[in-house]
Amino acid sequence: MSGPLLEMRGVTAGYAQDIDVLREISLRVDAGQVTGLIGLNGAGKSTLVKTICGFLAPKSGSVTFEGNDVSGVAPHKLIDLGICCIPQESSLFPYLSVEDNLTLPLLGRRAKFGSVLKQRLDDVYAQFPALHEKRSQAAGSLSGGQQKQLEFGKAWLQQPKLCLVDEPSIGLSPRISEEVFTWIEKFASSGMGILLIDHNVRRVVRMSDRVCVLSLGRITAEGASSEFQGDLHRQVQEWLGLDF
Ligand SMILES: Nc1ncnc2c1ncn2[C@@H]1O[C@H](COP(=O)(O)OP(=O)(O)OP(=O)(O)O)[C@@H](O)[C@H]1O
Repeated sequence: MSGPLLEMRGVTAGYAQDIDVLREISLRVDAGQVTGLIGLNGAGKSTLVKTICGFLAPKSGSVTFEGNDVSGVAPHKLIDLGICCIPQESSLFPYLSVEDNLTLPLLGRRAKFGSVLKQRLDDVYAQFPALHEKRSQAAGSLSGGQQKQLEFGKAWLQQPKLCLVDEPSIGLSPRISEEVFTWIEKFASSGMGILLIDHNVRRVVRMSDRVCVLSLGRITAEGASSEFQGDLHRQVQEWLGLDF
């Protein structure tokens, strides 16, 4: 595919009719690449993810996926098209087993996935052996790091074309956080496009192909990650219009 995998053009969106949280947002994610999105708390990063995932419809502008306009398309239809989200909050069912959590998103899609389910499950277990070991245990009994593995395993099972990853390292130890970033790199090297949001600005810049800075609902800086080297602290102050 020559064009971007995902493209937002001039998207304005918000929760109330007369308050815009996102204003004229334009960004792109390419297949096999990571676009990093950085910004302060409340800048609108999660709102942007919700807009791509179909939970919020743009008031103006467009979201296109593989060249097709998907603005306002329902979340379950976007999953069928190959858009997957690993949200900031847990998306697990704590009283269901690890394996049930993994397979749940595919069960209603047996026609599409029935023949590959077993093979995909084996693949997830090969990558995350701890999940295999604990496959019959309740998801809620896993450690924070293992629950994050389960979130990523669930996404991998769906083999999406685009994966939106919102604050994956929040609440995790530095060692587990590093592991999480290696999974994201693996996802991207398999050909998946990634939109990555994380508070670890330096890490996001280092592993992204493109970086966008979101400030008060607007993109205030955007470019190849090579343009975001050097004194990040000073640059971030400028992008965000802050003195800290
Ligand atoms: N469900 C909602 N209803 C109304 N306003 C909301 C809702 N969710 C978020 N907001 C508001 O939208 C703005 C952007 O919030 P959002 O969660 O997108 O920011 P964020 O950049 O992801 O912040 P954080 O890093 O803290 O998660 C904030 O002013 C927030 O209060």
